[in-house]
Amino acid sequence: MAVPSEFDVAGPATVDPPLGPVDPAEGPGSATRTESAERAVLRLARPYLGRLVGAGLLAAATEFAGLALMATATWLLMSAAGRPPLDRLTVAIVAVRALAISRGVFRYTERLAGHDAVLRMITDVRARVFATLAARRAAPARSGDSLSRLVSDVEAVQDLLLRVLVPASAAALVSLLAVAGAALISLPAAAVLAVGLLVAGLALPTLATALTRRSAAELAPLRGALAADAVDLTHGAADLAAFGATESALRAATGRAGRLARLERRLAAAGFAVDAVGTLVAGLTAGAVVLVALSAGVPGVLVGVLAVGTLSAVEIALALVGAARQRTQLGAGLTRVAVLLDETVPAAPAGPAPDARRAAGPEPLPGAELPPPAAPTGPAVGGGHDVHLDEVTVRYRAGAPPALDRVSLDLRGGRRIAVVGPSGAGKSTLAAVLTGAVRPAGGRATVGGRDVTTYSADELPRLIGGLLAEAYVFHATVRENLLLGRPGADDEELATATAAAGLLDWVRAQPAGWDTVVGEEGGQLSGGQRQRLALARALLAAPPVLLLDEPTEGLDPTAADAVLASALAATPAGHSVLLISHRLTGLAGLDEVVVLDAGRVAQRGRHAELLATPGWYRDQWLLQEAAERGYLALSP
Ligand SMILES: Nc1ncnc2c1ncn2[C@@H]1O[C@H](COP(=O)(O)OP(=O)(O)OP(=O)(O)O)[C@@H](O)[C@H]1O
Repeated sequence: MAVPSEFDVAGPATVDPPLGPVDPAEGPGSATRTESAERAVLRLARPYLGRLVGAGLLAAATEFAGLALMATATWLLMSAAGRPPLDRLTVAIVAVRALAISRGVFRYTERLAGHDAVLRMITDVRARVFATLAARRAAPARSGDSLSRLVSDVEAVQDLLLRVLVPASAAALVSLLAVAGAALISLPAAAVLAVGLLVAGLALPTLATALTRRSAAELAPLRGALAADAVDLTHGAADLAAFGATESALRAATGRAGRLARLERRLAAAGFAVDAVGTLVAGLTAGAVVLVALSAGVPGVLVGVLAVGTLSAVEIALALVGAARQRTQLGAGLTRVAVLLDETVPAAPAGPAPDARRAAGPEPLPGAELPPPAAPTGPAVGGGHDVHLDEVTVRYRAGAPPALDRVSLDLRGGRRIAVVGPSGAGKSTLAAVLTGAVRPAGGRATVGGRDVTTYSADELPRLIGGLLAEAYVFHATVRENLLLGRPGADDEELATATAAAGLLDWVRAQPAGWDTVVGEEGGQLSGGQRQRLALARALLAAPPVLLLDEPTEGLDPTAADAVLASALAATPAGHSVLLISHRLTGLAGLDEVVVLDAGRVAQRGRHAELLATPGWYRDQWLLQEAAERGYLALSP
């Protein structure tokens, strides 16, 4: 959602808000990009080409049966007016019935064949797209908007085949057959029909594309922005009210809604205009065909057949206008899918993630079942897991001060190290380097002797992970949230991890126990319970190198001490722990405490040594002690 300052910029009449970064699929050059995206998508359709061609031929047969039905029925009616002997009409009567029935049968089989081919293909596309996304460890956070767009983007592939290519090729084929049929009656009339079909099937679709391309490109981001507004206005209602920004937020959203409505009206008006021109073209072509046929001396009944056949044929060709419109709207989605399909997933991110902390955590799929973890994690991982940072430097933006500045760390198997420091010191960045979410600009980070960047997306989480900053709690049951950590865990293992995180009593007190649903984003839990649940999940996963980023955040001092102690005790012997913390209590038993300040190591040593040395650690410890003593004195 836009920040409050943005809400204040304008009222509904003048609002023209920025919509975030321009989608690469939109804007200048989008036509070329759409074409190459279509080619990329069609390459995937190759294995299903036979089925798709079959569906196209059946679609053409359907349209042709309709056209032949109209022409034959016209011939029958006009001939019957002359009261000929019935046997002269028998063939036509049977043909009308046969065409009417076969049209339905063709349509049905065409839908079956087309959907069968496309649904098979779309399964491949989905699998490839999701595999690419799952492997993108350093991808920017996927918002609800981009996820829902992703789903509709994959559907764009389906629409390209079923709503554009199949009907368009059927319309083109039937147009050719119609001209050939008319030529059997009168060559000049067939020529006029060909011109009418070219206007309806080529000129009008081009016009429709030109009229709608710009608006269609603006539509998708606007709809996305409105969807994001809806989520933010509901989820962020309390914060907006607290900052007095409700009015301005509503104004901004209303402005966007108005802009979307104007765009849709403009698109609809352009669509109606093109449709009206299409009807006019059909009428004019039929009129011209009649005049030319009459002047060529074609008999009256056949002139009628030509007139009705022309109206039907032009109507079929006008389907190309609809196909062109669809194609315009699908362009952006197809381009995004093609980018994902073409992407060669790098073994490691190419640079710091735009938001490393979010990238490190799983994203919610609203309303969906919990996704399986990238790889089963668990305690039984062989091989070395010593972690070394050697003069690691991370810079999020060129020219900005480094978030980590030549930081070295030695976390050998079984050691427990705490990284502490003021806000913004670089603690979470250090964790992000180890999870591969951020690639160092200098120095080297190794796990088990191998550079972190050489691990595949599957391998690294088996070695290193745990509770990362802003851990996400899914709209699912307590059990399902925990099983993300270790999919095969039994109730006893769940209970051990949950007890270590201090949540077991709460779970047992719930009527539904492990099957208690925690609500969207864990909304039915308190902040502390959410944190304990996320910690229990990390303890259950128990990777050989356990990262705990602020495991006791949101807990009161007494609970924080107890949870930290039990979490450390629950970590299997031989596993290493990297604890990131603001609180300095409970660190006495750790092998080393590293104090970061502005990305640099300011102090390092054991808790007792640091307490004995003047510096940030001692000052901060004294401050926290005093504050917590005051808190405890005040608490009942
Ligand atoms: N995705 C990002 N893009 C740009 N800068 C970032 C990003 N993430 C962190 N930074 C910057 O890097 C520096 C270190 O941030 P980091 O989150 O690692 O600090 P931290 O010690 O974990 O802070 P806190 O205790 O408040 O979580 C900060 O100056 C921060 O503004």
